[in-house]
Amino acid sequence: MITMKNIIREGKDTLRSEAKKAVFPLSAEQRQLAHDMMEFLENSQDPKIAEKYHLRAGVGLAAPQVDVSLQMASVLVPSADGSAPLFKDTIVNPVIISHSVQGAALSEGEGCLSVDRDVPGYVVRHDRITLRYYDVEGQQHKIRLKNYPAIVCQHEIDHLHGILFYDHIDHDHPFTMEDEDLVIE
Ligand SMILES: O=CN(O)CCNC(=O)c1cccc(Cl)c1Cl
Ligand code: NI
Repeated sequence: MITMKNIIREGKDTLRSEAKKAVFPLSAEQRQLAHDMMEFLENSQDPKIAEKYHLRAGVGLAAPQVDVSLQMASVLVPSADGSAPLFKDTIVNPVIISHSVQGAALSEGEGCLSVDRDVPGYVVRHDRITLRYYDVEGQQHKIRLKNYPAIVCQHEIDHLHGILFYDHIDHDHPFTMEDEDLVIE
């Protein structure tokens, strides 16, 4: 299983590199990694398991965060009321093919398992995206996401291009954003 010791932190090169595009069919170890990444997210969102294994909660995990330069990220965005997740899949070779002009940022800002510090500020992203990706079986998907799931997928896709969330924060005006941009609670 993946635990915090497997997650690389700022300063490791893989985190600031362009990840390699996946080639299908994925190898057995790449499919195993996809499983392990999703399992990490489930574990990290279970208070008992998270406490037992000292896991920081996450709603996404990108392969570069476990030092694998591959365009693959698992996303598990739970719903507020504990029903079906808002989004759950492992996205391979993801591309945002269109997006809203309107921006959005989480009111709480963002955090990252690869960043061992709080970096306050609005991370302004696209509020709505059309995302094309492949699942681990190689099936192509084209989906529209908005608000929280859209924000999380953009955070993960950034990891595949060596971008960290605080790269988007204007440190002179960390809580300033355009009037038409949305703040997501
Ligand atoms: O890349 C993934 N992580 O670093 C996992 C830890 N961060 C989060 O779960 C997280 C927290 C807040 C906002 C966003 Cl967008 C995300 Cl993604
Ligand atoms: Ni992250």
